[in-house]
Amino acid sequence: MDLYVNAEVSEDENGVSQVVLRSPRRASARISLHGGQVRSWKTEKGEQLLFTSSKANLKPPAAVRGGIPICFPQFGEQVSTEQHGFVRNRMWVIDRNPAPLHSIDSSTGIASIDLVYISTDDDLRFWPHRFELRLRVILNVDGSLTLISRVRNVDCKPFSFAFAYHTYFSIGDIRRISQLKVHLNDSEVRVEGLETLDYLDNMLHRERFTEQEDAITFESEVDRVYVSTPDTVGIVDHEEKRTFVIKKEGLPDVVVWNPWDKKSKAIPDFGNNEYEFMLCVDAAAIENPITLKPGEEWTGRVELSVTSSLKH
Ligand SMILES: O=P(O)(O)OC[C@H]1O[C@@H](O)[C@H](O)[C@@H](O)[C@@H]1O
Repeated sequence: MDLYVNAEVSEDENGVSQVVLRSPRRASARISLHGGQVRSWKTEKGEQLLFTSSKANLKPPAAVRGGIPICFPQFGEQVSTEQHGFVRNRMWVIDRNPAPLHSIDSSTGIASIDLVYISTDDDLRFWPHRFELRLRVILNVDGSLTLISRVRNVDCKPFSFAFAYHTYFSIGDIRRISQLKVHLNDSEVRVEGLETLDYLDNMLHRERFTEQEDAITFESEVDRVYVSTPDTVGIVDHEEKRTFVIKKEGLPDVVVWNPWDKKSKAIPDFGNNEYEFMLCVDAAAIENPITLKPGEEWTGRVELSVTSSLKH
């Protein structure tokens, strides 16, 4: 399809359109119109960087367990009846006339696609506001992935919302203990950049705490919203010898989630031991909802990249 440079549109096994982006060096990303969800992101060597559960239900309308579901207009279950909002369960369309962020550029070799979800009358039952939600996914020449979301208020009254890129990173083995033994029980997977910050603990009705550790490591269930975070956060994975770098704009919060063993068993579309190989770290806006007046637009951007690191 020549409308999209370095992008191919096809159908998945359930007849849902999907877009595959390829960089000149053969990194790739696959985006489904079901939920506007990035389903896969691979390096030029074909390594998968995002986790998808082997038990994921790929049939619409259920949200798929893995990749990068978009949480909007809520995170959690405060407003509508659908946890994390309803757009992750809806069918999006390709936006053929995207507003000029700057369009697909064949000369630089980047590949991109624009999707849009326009709220329907039926959606007013879940959230009584009319909106347009646009998503641009860019696969850059170096294989990094940029996601730019724009929410426009097309209603006649203001509304407020939360937003998250619910990103399931693929991880080597979260249970493995570091041989470095800087601290007792130091796991090989660490999240850096959130030290000394406040977080809301989802396991304790969003009670507020202050992070005391030098870096976040894992030895049990974690479900937290770190607030007012820096624009760059890292996930160091010694087992896989790689570091994910998350750079964000317009998204002050970061969710860190791993269900660990007990909770995993209670999630139907998730394998009992799959928690060992995933970690959700979401660029998000949750603590202070974003308010838009009629006609206003908000933009939230995240860039995901991966670098190799030496094994200790
Ligand atoms: O099962 P869902 O709706 O995709 O949610 C999974 C998890 O998503 C996380 O981001 C939340 O912090 C958790 O509380 C939640 O359990």
